[in-house]
Amino acid sequence: MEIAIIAHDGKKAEMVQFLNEHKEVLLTKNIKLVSTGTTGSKAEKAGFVVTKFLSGPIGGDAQIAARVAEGKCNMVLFFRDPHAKHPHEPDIIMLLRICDVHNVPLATNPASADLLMKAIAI
Ligand SMILES: O=C(CO)COP(=O)(O)O
Repeated sequence: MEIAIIAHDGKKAEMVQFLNEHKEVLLTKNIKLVSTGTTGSKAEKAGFVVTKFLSGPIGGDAQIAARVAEGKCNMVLFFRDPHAKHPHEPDIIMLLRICDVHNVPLATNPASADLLMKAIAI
């Protein structure tokens, strides 16, 4: 299955920590990771194989949304920073909406993502 990982700047460290904590599931369950640009670079530096799209503010969220709409991406882990303003807020809201339109599992914080990982691990 394809899982999208996206994290705002204030949440990127938490995303890397999350990936490390779930390394075994991510490596053994035939999971393909895709991401927005900078999040993907951080994940690569931590040793993960990731297909990177554009950075969020220049269209990366929209690219992930397109994959969800096309049935290519099966889960979205999007660690949003509720304390920061984002110039591409419309793209962010669009991605969340597209996940709901297509009934694709979406976690917007590590606790929710952790539960989704546990479901995959079964
Ligand atoms: O802005 C983002 C999500 O809205 C994330 O994009 P980056 O991973 O490129 O920082």
